[in-house]
Amino acid sequence: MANFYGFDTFSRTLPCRVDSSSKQKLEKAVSIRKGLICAEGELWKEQRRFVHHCLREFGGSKIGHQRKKMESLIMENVTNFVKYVQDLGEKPVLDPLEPLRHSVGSVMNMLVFGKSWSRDDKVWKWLQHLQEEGTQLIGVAGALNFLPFLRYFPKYKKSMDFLLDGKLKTHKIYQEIIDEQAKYLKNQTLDSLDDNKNITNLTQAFLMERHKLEHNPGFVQKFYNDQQFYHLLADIFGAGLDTTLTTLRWYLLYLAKHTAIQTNIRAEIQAVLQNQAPTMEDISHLPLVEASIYETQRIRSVVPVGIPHGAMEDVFVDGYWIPKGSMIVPLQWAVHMDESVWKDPDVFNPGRFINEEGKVVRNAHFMPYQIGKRMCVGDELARMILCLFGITIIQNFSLKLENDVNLTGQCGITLNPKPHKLIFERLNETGL
Ligand code: HEM
Repeated sequence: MANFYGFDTFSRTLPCRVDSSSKQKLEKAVSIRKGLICAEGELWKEQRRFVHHCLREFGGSKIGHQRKKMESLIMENVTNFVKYVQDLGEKPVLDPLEPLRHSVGSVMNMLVFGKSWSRDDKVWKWLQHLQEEGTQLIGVAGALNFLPFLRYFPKYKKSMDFLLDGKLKTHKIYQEIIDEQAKYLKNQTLDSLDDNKNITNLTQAFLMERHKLEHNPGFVQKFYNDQQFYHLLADIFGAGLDTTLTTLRWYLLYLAKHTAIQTNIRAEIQAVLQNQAPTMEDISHLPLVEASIYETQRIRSVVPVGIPHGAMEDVFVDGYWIPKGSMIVPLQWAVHMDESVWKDPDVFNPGRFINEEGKVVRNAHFMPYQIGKRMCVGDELARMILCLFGITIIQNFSLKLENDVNLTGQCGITLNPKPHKLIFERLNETGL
């Protein structure tokens, strides 16, 4: 079963698409097979290479000399989060959703658009609203993949209209950002741009790639056109923000519920870092931190029904025949809660990811980013955000529940905690 997800004969099967029967309808669909998440074939290959290269250049991958730069960007934003909460008092009670979304979102904004907005900025508020509603609605609208006729029902029509209208408005905003970045690049000397040193975000990188490919207009038209640009920006921003934000919310919630585990994690951090800010080099010395993040990702799969794939040809897997054209839904929830693999799967137990020598161990049944060639391209960036945000918050606050919270969550394309409040009790320098 584990191999199932990694078969090369599977490719994306229009997860956000409504109906492929007519070109006109396809143009109106939410993703029109552009961007990266819903792209296929040559477009996917080229754009995956491009995004992978960008993430490495910007410090969001395991290798590369820019890792420190990305760490600083993340630390700057988690520090802002800490300051925001501290300014609310000694022991504020709040739902961390909004301030966390602003801080994690600012990391993604810098990476994708090369700019971040103030908390109250209208454009930023609107992009967040669209993101929040969109991820809930796209889960609802997902049923249209299976039953296209549903789009005539008012509930589904309303969802699709919201998503399509939101898409057009967002593209207008993106175009303004693209124009700003193009203007910035025009003012740079070619020397400073030649080695890509001054390219700091995806928008600039896409513009530069287009510029370098000027001699090959066919290639630009195919892989670097305006529609592809908009959809790629939306994919990286959307896929990067919602998943990491939701994982962090679950993490804080589980720690607030399991205060003894929280205390142990804080003790580990204090022993290794004293009061220093964390770096990614410290993570190998913080097994309980890493294991507790993994356990959160296991017990609350943020993409519980996975991202669907499709069989490009007839194939047998473990004796099951899967005909060409089938939609494959990789149920992460089932894999992560399988009793034959995970003892007491409903119990939050980071220790299951730590072996007898105290080292972190993962098994093949743990797959928050799925596996195979379409596996999440941002897994390392996500790990950096989760670790640096998680550690810094635990260093600064003791987390408690205001009231007991039901941990079942609510499901759109991601599984989110229900609205809840946490008590953020400020800690002094010794972590007490
Ligand atoms: C905890 C955080 C995250 C989780 C749990 C997560 C999970 C996933 C999953 C399950 C997939 C589907 C893989 C497949 O189809 O086989 C995926 C794909 C993807 N993720 Fe993530 N992701 C996270 C963070 C990020 C970040 C930070 C980025 C930003 C760079 C990102 C960008 C993408 C993209 C672009 C794809 C599509 C890849 C492709 O089709 O080639 N993700 N992610």
